[in-house]
Amino acid sequence: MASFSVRSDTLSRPMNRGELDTLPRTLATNNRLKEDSDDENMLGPPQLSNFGSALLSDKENIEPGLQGLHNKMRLGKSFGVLADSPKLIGKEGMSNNNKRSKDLYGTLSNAANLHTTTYSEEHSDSTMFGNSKDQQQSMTTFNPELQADLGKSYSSTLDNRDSNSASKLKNLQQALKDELSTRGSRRRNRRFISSRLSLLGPAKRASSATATPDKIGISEDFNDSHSFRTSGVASAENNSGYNVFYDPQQEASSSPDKIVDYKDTNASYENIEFGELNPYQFLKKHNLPTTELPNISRAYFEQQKGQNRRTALRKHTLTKDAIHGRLTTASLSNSPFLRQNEILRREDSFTKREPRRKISEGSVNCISKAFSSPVLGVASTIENSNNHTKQHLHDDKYEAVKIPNRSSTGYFPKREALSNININNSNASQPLQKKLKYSLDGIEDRHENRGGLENQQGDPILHHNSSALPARKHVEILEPVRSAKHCSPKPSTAGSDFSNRKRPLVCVNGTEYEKLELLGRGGTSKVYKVKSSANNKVYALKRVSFDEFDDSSVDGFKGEIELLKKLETKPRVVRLIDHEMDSGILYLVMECGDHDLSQTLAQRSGMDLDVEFVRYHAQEMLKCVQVVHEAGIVHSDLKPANFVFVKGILKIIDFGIANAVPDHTVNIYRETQIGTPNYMAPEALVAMNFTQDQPADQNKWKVGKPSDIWSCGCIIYQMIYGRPPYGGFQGQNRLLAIMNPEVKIVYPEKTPSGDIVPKTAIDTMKACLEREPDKRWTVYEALSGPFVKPIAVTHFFIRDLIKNSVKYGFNQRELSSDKIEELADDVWHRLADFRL
Ligand SMILES: Nc1ncnc2c1ncn2[C@@H]1O[C@H](COP(=O)(O)OP(=O)(O)OP(=O)(O)O)[C@@H](O)[C@H]1O
Repeated sequence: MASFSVRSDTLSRPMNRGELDTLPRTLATNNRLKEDSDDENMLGPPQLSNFGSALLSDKENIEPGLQGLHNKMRLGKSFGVLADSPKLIGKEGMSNNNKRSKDLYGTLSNAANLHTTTYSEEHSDSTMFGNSKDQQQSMTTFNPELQADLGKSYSSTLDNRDSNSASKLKNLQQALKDELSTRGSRRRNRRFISSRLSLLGPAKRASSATATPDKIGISEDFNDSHSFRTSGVASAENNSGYNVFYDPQQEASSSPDKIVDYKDTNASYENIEFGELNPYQFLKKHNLPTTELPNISRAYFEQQKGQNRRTALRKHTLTKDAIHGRLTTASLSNSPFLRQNEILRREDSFTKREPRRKISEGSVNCISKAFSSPVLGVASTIENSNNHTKQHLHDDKYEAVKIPNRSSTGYFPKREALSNININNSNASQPLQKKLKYSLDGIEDRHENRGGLENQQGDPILHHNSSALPARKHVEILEPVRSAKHCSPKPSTAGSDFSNRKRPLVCVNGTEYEKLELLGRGGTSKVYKVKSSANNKVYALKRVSFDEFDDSSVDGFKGEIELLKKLETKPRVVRLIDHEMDSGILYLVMECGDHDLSQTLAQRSGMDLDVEFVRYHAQEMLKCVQVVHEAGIVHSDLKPANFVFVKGILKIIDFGIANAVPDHTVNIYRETQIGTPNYMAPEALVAMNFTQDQPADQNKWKVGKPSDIWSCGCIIYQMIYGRPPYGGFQGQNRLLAIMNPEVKIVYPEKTPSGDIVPKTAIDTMKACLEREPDKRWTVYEALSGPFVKPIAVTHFFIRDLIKNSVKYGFNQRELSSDKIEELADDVWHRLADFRL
C-alpha cells in the first residue's frame, strides 16, 4: 500500500484545489503523456491509459490526487455525477482553456470512470467500465481479462486494505504496463484517421488494435445490432456482441494473448447498410468501439462515392433522354401519326416506371387553373376531397377527367393533363400560351424519364372517360421566343450562321446581334455585350424600355439620339453604330468598352494614393468633357460609371439619355440608392427642389457646363479620398448637404491611408467644387491647372533665377512690392515652357 495507499484521513476530506492542480502537472511530466500529446487534435477526453501510465511512472506525485479521487469515490455517486458531467468539470477546468485544464478534465473523467465502476461493482453487477444498459459504453476499450483482473484487484485492494494487496498491486501494475505499451504502439499506427471524420461527430480515442478492412472481417449478420461480437477485444459481458477479426500476425506480435477468430473473414464492410446514419451514428447505434470508426467510415465513403457516381450517370442519361424527348416531341408536333405512336410508347413506359418526384401543390393548382381557364375554352369545376379529386370538364371533347388527390398518390400527371389541352386555341392569350408551353416543356422532359401514369393501386391516374387510351389532342410546340421583335436578317458578310446560335438574338435594323453578356445596368436601361451577325464584331447594345416614360420623355430620348449621332465622330465619345426604336423599346448599338471608370476605382479602393494615377485619369476625363462642351452639350449626368475605357482610351457614354428625361426628380430619387446624387451640382438640386411646388411649365433647373465641372471635381475628390465629397451623408441628408452652403467640403492634407495630398490637387478640387457656378473653373482651366498640367523646373532654371535676382537687386538697391509682383508674373509665365 506504500505507493497506492488510501489513508483514512485523506479519504475523509475532499481533494483540495492544490491537489487538483498537482494532478495534471504530475501527469504532464509523464513520458507517456508527452508521447500522446499529438492526440490533442482528436476530440474527446483522454483515455484511461494516460492516468494509468502516470500512475505507474510517477506514483509518488500522483498520490495526493489519488487520495482526492478516492475521497470522491467514497462520496459514491456524487463523484460519478462529476465524472459523467463534463459541463460540471468544464466550469472549473475547461474554462481556463489550457492544456492543464484539459489534462485535469481528462484525468478526472478517466479516474472517475475507474472509480465509478469500482463503486458500482460494490453496489451492483456492473462491469468495471460501468456497462449499465442505459449508460453509454465507454469508448475506452480494454482487455477483458485485464479489466476483470484489474477490477477485481482494485476493488479488493479497497475492500481489504489490511490484506496482502501489495502483490496484487504489483500484478496490476505489470498488467497495466503491458496493456499501455501495446496501446501506445497501436495508437501511433492509427494516426491515419482523416480530418473528415471529425465532422461526423466527436471523435473519441480508442485503444484497441488498428484494423483495416483487409485485416478485418465482419460477420454477415452485421445489420443486426446485437450480432456484433468482438473476438479478443470486447468483454464477455459486452452486450453489443461486436465481432471483429484481427489480422493474426499483427495480433500475434502486438498482443499474443488475444483470441483470433478466422471465421467469417470473407465478410466485408461493404455490406454495411448505413441507412440514414453516418458512420459515427452507426457506430453509436451498434455500440461499437471507436477503433472501427476508420473502417466503417471508409466503407461509408466508398458507398457514398459509388452512389454519387451512379447519380451522376443517371443525370447524364436523363439529360440525354430529355434532349431526345424534346427533339422527338418537336418533330412529332408536325406528324400526328408519329406522335400517336410516341404517346403509345410513352404510355407503355409509364406503366413500367415509378414516378420519382412529387409534384407540388402549386403545380396542381396551376394545372387546375389551366383546366378551368376560359381562355382555353374549357369550363371546369374541381372538387377536392380527402381521397380523390374530381374534375368535370364541360367541354364536348373533355367529358370527365379523374385526377387523383395528391395526398393519396403524391403524384400528379401534369403533362398528361396539359397534353390534352390545345394550347393553340385561338382564344388563348399569348402569355398563357407561353406559360403552358413552358410548363409542358418542363414536364415533357420529366415525363420522358419518369413516367408513372398509374397510382400505387395500379389505377390509371388520368383517363379519358374510358378504359381505352385517351384520344390525344394535337399539341403544337411553340418555338422559343428569341427576340422581342421579328427580324429579317441582312445577309451576313462574316459567313457565320446566327440561326444556329443558342444565345438570345436581338435584331436592330435587320442586323442580328447575339447577346454575349450583361455589361451593366443603368437607371433606365440594360447594356449587353453583343456580337454582330454582319461582321462578327463585338458591340455594346443598350436597351431602353419606354414603358415607364411618357411621350415627352420618349421625345427626349429621340433628341438625345440625334445628339449622339452628332458626336459620333468625336474620339472621346463612345461611337453610336446603329439604333432603332421599336414597340416601346429603344436599341442603341455602340462601340463596346472594356470596363468603366467606376470599376477601375472600385478595384483600387483601399490602395495607397497614386498621384500619377489620379492625374492621368482626371486629365482623360476632362478631355472627354471638353469634347462634349465644345459641341455645346451639357452631359449633366457625369459619374465614374459613365466613362468607359475603349481599348485603353477613356470615352464618355450615356450623355443625353438620362439627361433627356424632363422629370429629373424621378431620376435623382431613383439614383439615390446607387449614389448618383453624389456627383450632382448644388444648383441642379436646388433648382429641382425649388421647382417642386411650381407649375410644370415653370420647372427650371440650372444645369449647365459648370454642373459638369462640379461632377468632375467630385470624381477627382473620390479618386483621392476614396469617396465623393458628400459621400459621408446618406440618402436625403446627402442631397440636403450638397444644397446647403453651410456644409463645407473638407480637403484633408492627407488621405485616410496617410498619404499626402498635393497642394495642386487640393487647389484643383476647390476650383471645381466652387459652389458658385460662375466662379467655378471651366474645363479648360481644369485641364491646364497645376495639378493636371504640373510645372517641372530644372536645377539650371533655379540657379539662373537666383543669380539674376541677386544681380538685379544689387543694381536696383531697392525694390518696390509692385516691382516684385511684376517680376514674379514674368517668371511665372516663363514657367509655361516648363509645363509637363
Ligand atoms: N458602350 C459601352 N461599353 C461598355 N459598357 C457600357 C457601354 N455603355 C454602357 N455600358 C455599361 O452599362 C452601364 C449602364 O449604362 P448607361 O449609363 O448608359 O445606362 P443608363 O440607363 O443611362 O444609366 P443611368 O441612368 O444610371 O445613367 C454603364 O455604367 C457601363 O458600365
